[in-house]
Amino acid sequence: MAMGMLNAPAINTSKSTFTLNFAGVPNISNAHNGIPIQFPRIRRRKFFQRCEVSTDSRTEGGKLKRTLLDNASNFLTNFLSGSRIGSMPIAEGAVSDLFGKPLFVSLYDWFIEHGSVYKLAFGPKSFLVVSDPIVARHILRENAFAYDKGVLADILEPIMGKGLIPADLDTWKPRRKAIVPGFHAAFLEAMVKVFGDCSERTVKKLEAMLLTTQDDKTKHVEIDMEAEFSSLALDIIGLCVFNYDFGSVTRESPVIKAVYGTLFEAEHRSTFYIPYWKFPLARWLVPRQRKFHEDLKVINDCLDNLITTAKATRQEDDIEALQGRDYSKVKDASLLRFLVDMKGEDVDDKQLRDDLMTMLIAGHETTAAVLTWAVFMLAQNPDKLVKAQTEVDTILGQRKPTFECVKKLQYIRLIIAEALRLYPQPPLLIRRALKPDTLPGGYKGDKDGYSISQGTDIFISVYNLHRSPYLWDNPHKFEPERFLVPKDNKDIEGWAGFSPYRSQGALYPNEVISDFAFLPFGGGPRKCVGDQFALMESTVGLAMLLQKFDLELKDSPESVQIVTGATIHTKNGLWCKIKRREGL
Ligand code: HEM
Repeated sequence: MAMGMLNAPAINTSKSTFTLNFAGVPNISNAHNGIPIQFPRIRRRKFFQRCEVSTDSRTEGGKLKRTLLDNASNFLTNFLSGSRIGSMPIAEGAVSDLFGKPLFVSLYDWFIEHGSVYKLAFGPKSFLVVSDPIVARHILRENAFAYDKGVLADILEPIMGKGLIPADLDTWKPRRKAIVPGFHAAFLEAMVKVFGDCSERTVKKLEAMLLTTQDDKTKHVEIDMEAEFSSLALDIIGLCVFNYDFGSVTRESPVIKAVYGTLFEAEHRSTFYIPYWKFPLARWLVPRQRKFHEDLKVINDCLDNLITTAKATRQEDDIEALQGRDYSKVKDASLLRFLVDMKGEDVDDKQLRDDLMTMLIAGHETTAAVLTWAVFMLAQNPDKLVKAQTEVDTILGQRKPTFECVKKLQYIRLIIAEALRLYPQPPLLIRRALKPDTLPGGYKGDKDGYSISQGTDIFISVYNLHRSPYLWDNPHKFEPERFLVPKDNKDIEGWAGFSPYRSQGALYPNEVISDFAFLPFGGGPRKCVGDQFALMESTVGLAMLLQKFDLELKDSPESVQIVTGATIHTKNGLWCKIKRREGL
């Protein structure tokens, strides 16, 4: 995924328009090649889901084509799994497929072929793939403490330490208890103002670019929209979580570069099969590992400074008093302030730093991706765009959104939800069984369920759940209105169906409303702590963009391919124009 922006030279002569490039990546194979860019130009991709497979000519005369490597891999799988697989369907992945399209797309094909619980075997590696709401509910909520983050924790621990996402259960419990109250209503209300101020910076930047094309009609600018949203989300997370202004919408800095460098490395590690960075001297001998440790040091130093300053000005209070502060007046309303001031929470600096680092990473790319996908879908659906703009005009006019406005911007929130349904970030939730368990069989699965052993690695495919033909009508269609009507499937035993009436007043169609068919923020005790925050932030960002700009499809949607996460490109890398709305 590109972190890019204005690739200046012009091809488009249309008046006062930009071409939005949602990738900056002309094709898959050169995703890591340098394209000239101006801001913190570090290429990065989603670290959660980066395992790639390709579709390239897997079939020959309708039969699966396997290479020698595939056969060897499958032999190894059968040999190693022995009789333990029982009645569970097995999808034998072709190792030769490990490059190309994202893994979660292949997992979908195998879901349709093998059912909602199957075992994916790649040579000595095997994963259980779950695409069923009842089984997901069992793992995430009903028996949640029988699982930890497994592979994901291995990858993220060097970066996030014992932060909430990779944390083992003993570390996680007290930290979760301390952090959740920090996202209280008064905090969120104050943060809506920050979302508005930061989004305004992005809008002004786009307007300034537009002006340059007005003066010189031959001039054309390309914008990598995901990079813009990424800068916006980084600025927001910095200010809201630790009262630090990265200012990344308008400038670059060593800290910003280090953040992207770290994300890039996390992604690299999630796709590299041999954990060479664990070798004793790798840290000093391998240049990219040296750079990674330098980047980590830059961020850690920055966070340590912020923690030291916050602790030096500590004003201890109990939770109720902290939540009762007048957040519209306090100088520092950040989550760090809350965590430091919390009575009885004498948390050590290292743990605080891990918590902040986790939120910095967890709450940044995810938001940028959903905003990018939302704009991408709106450009392809002009009728929905008009509907969204009408809502924005009615509720906001030319004002910035308030907390109350966000509640009223129902259609914008549904657009965000629908973008998260079609393109969930992350598309897979990863778990490892801490003890033996028996999973429900799932739709069309074994009635007696499936016994799994300790150490079993599991992918809960959020992508499959969100696009399951058994759970949704027209699952691949962009239809924000779907969330307003109930949906049931009596064939799925134990699934309560989707009902918007189940949790009235919720900001988005959560896992209760959907009974675990819609899990953009996960579910159960390890559900995202920032779900409300993220939803409000995305709503404000999208509403303020639509307040000022129109989007126009430039290329046919058929030519758009998914590379990963929010990285999209057309054949020529360009697909949509943005222009200032008439009459503004
Ligand atoms: C659109 C934006 C976001 C999406 C789609 C998202 C998604 C998720 C998901 C799916 C999980 C559960 C992971 C699992 O069960 O393995 C999660 C966990 C988490 N998220 Fe988010 N997130 C977003 C924004 C944020 C923000 C803004 C923050 C913080 C300010 C945040 C902080 C966290 C933390 C700390 C966890 C770990 C919770 C725990 O294990 O107790 N996220 N997120």
